[in-house]
Amino acid sequence: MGRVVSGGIRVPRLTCLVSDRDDLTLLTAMADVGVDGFQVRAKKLSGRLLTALAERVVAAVRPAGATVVVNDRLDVALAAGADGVHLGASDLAVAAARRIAPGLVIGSTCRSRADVVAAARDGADYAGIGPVFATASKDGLPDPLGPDAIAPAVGVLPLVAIGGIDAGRVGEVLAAGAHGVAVIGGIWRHPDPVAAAEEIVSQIGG
Ligand SMILES: Cc1ncc(COP(=O)(O)OP(=O)(O)O)c(N)n1
Ligand SMILES: Cc1nc(C(=O)O)sc1CCOP(=O)(O)O
Ligand SMILES: [Mg+2]
Repeated sequence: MGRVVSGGIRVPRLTCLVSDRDDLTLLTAMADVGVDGFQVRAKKLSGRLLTALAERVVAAVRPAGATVVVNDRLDVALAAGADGVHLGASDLAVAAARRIAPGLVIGSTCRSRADVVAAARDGADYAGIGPVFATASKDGLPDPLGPDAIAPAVGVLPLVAIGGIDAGRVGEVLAAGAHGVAVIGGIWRHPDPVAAAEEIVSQIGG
């Protein structure tokens, strides 16, 4: 799909979620092997520290052309000069974010086709759909949707599948119609995070 959403920025095929606990020195290498999206997700940081983290991520990966979005916080995304924001059910509403930031990439967490339709109506650029598989990275999520939940949601917005995805599972979610994937554990809990990211990139292909 590769839809151009704003200023020539495309919805990434592989988004690596990054927290303040991760080794930021690896980010440039990940971007260089083809990770084309990074999401700054650090739930416990103050706005000030989250902005500093996002600025570091932008500096590390923008030279390679990767997109950076900030989880939860539109204000921080704007302050850090990031490309976009990812909004969930307890964050600023997509429509409000779109009014404030017409040119930003906006992602919206979705759990069904109806959610994706609503996100598109409100101005989102992509839908994060999940959890596709069980995940050890976040508590309190609904039961896994399974890869079969992707196909019915296709055709409204680019779908970024999230939840329990690693190199071995990329193929089936893309075959089901996902545009891309977003990953924590499949990269950061691998003994060699850059190699893991490169393997996912190779599974995504051109
Ligand atoms: C690509 C993508 N999809 C979904 C999520 C989940 O976002 P959210 O519902 O806001 O939950 P938290 O990540 O804030 O815990 C995401 N971050 N990225
Ligand atoms: C942060 C997050 N949100 C999800 C959702 O479905 O909304 S799944 C998830 C965790 C993704 O981490 P991993 O790649 O380690 O499973
Ligand atoms: Mg969020």
